[in-house]
Order: sequence, then structure tokens, then C-alpha cells
Amino acid sequence: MNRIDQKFSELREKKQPAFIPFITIGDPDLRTSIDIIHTLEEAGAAMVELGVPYSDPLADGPVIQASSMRALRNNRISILDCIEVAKQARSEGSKLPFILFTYFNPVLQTGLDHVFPLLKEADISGLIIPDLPMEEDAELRAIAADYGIHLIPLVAPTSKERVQRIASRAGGFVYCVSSLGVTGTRTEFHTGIDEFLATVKASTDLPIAIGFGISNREQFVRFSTVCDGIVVGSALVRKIEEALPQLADPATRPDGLQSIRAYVEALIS
Ligand SMILES: O=P(O)(O)OC[C@@H](O)[C@@H](O)c1c[nH]c2ccccc12
Repeated sequence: MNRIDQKFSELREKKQPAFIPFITIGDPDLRTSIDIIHTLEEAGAAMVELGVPYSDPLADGPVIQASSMRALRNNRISILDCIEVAKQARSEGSKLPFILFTYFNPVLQTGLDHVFPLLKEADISGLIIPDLPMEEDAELRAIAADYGIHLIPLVAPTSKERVQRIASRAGGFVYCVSSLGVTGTRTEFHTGIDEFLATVKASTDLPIAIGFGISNREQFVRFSTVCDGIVVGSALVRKIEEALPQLADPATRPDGLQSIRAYVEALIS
């Protein structure tokens, strides 16, 4: 059974939402990303989105764009490096379901036939490719299914009539984007967000998760009543950015990791 499915059914039993953090792999470096993955797991993350840094993150706001640039500037992170990070974290005992988050170009450049065996070998359970529209995902969806890897679709409040079609082909869970525009913390969400979430929920038996803009406990609680999962990216990436000086020095590294853990624990428990 796919780790994502397993985790959602465990959490459903406990009537708990899945906290799904997003981090940019390689920001500030690969080893620190592995330590952050372990820290997120200790803090209560249900699964983790491992972001492949990309030079043209068109769907990302300033925080994640800066994070991608740091990762690429520090050490030219490739999609293969990110897959390796997942493999290493697993070999160090992580039980988290891993979701590789990547724009389509790095997958295309590496080649589907090359990427999928590596994803499988690294025990990666899901894939999110924000710039791969449903109309063009047939080949990738078929290969993902062969490897038992969920291709997790994004649905936006404007996806109205497409929601049904997108949800009917989804795997793992349906990622509901809370607002139009790019990633980044928000105080307001798309008007009609609750109706949108109800529409998605009615169109699939899969769990639904919400992302874009969530940063505080009040928002986490609000969306936990409707969604099975809550994704937090920018707010967490910002915390990592603030902790960079501590993470850079072995003497203060534990404090840096602790500040990340404290943020997550305050958010979800
Ligand atoms: O950063 P936010 O506002 O918390 O949103 C989650 C988001 O970071 C993560 O899921 C993600 C990172 N890059 C993306 C691009 C498109 C859709 C989603 C994403």
C-alpha cells in the first residue's frame, strides 16, 4: 500500500488532519535538508513535500523563489540530488511519505524512463508537478501508475467544471489551491473558498488537502474542519531562512532545528 494512502487512513482513524510541510531541498544545503526532514517528522508532520529548486518557479512567490535561488546558488541542486535526499532520510529511519515537488522541466530533461525507477528506489510515494496540465499528463500518469507513485493534482478555485475530471484521475489526494496567484502567506483566501472545498470534496473519495497562504494556528484549525490535509510552504521556508545563521554553525545548529520544530508544534498541536 502506498505510504500516502496508509498515512491518511491512519489519520482518519484518529480524526486528525495531515500536516504537510513543503521545503526547498538544498536550502541551505543537502545535509541540512535531511536534518530538517527529521525535525519535521519529530514535530508531527504526516508527510513532506520535497521541493526541487528551479530557476523559473513561475507559481512561486518571493519567499520560495529566494529559497530556490539560495539552493541553486549554493550547490546546483538537481532533481537527482533531491531524490537522493529522500533516499538518505529513509535510510536514516524516516517513516514519512515523501512527495517530490517539481516543475515539469527537470523531469523532462532527466527523462521519464530514468526518473521513475529512481523515485521508486528512493521510496517516494507521490509527485506534484504544478505546471503539468491535466490535458498533457497522460503519459506521465501511466508511468506513475506502473510504479505505484501517486500523481497528485492541483485544483484551483477557478477550476470549476474541471474539478470533476481532475479529481476523477487523481492519486493520493487532491491538492486544493486556496487562492489565485502564487504561493505566499495570506490573511485572506479566495472568496467562496468553503464552497470550492465542498465541491472538491463531493467530487472525489480521495482525501483533500489545502495549500497556499496558510501560516498560523487559526488558519490551520479553520481548514482542518473541512480538509484532510493542510500544506504549509512559504511560512515554513521563511522560518528556515530566519534560522540559516544558526543552521550554518555546528555549535548552534540544534537551536536552529529547534526553532523550526517549535514553529511546527505551535502550528499543529
Ligand atoms: O507557500 P504556501 O503559500 O504555504 O503554499 C504551499 C506551497 O508552498 C507548496 O505546496 C508549493 C510550493 N511551490 C508551489 C507551486 C505551485 C503550487 C504549490 C506549491
